[in-house]
Amino acid sequence: MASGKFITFEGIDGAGKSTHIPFVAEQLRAAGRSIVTTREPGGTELGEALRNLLLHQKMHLETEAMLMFASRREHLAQVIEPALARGDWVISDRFTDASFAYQGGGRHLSLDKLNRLEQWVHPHMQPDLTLLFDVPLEVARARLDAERTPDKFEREKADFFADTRAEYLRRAAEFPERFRVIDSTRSIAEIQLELKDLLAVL
Ligand SMILES: Nc1ncnc2c1ncn2[C@@H]1O[C@H](COP(=O)(O)OP(=O)(O)O)[C@@H](O)[C@H]1O
Ligand SMILES: Cc1cn([C@H]2C[C@H](O)[C@@H](COP(=O)(O)OP(=O)(O)O)O2)c(=O)[nH]c1=O
Repeated sequence: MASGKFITFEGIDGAGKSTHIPFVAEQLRAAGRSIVTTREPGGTELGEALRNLLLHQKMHLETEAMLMFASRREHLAQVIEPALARGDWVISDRFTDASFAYQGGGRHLSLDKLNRLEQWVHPHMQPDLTLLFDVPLEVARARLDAERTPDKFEREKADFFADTRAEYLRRAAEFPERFRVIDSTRSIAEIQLELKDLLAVL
């Protein structure tokens, strides 16, 4: 059976990950791959409705974590798994690592509870490649301030993002076979050169 690859983009808000998704998709299309780009929370009609609630509504931390995984369950069933089965490659702006980093690292939900949700929703699948765009908080904050009206997560304090970033880096060290940490303080052009090299060996 045909099987595509699943690539996820991660990083704290303002790290610059969304900037690079069109570039990576274009490189892979030029190499003859069929590409689906998507995002979390979201990626389906229901998921986008959940995203709207998640980004703007106050809620209990466990409700937030469960809705992230509910959105993900729908996303896997409707978008990710069918695309991979067709042989397409899927690029997702965030996936489960974001739940560990934000709800676990940032908000201190127990990693055990997150592991159990992960085991429930996707016990046997992990991304083939996770690109972690890493920047110090001040850099991310300056990029966001220059750009947009903050949502619920982007209004969080520095400590929240320090803990979120630390959990991302901890996971990158725990799963080195699929993570690549990109120093995102560099210029967009420099980062694209590194991405080209990374994609060439996929
Ligand atoms: N390497 C970079 N150098 C300078 N500015 C950047 C860089 N990467 C992204 N930006 C800018 O920073 C802002 C946030 O980038 P974005 O890709 O939306 O971040 P994220 O998806 O990680 O939240 C945007 O205005 C973008 O143009
Ligand atoms: C997927 C996911 C996202 N998030 C958060 C991270 C982001 O702050 C927010 C939305 O992500 P994102 O789409 O990256 O926001 P933006 O387009 O504004 O950069 O949701 C979680 O807290 N847990 C999750 O599991």
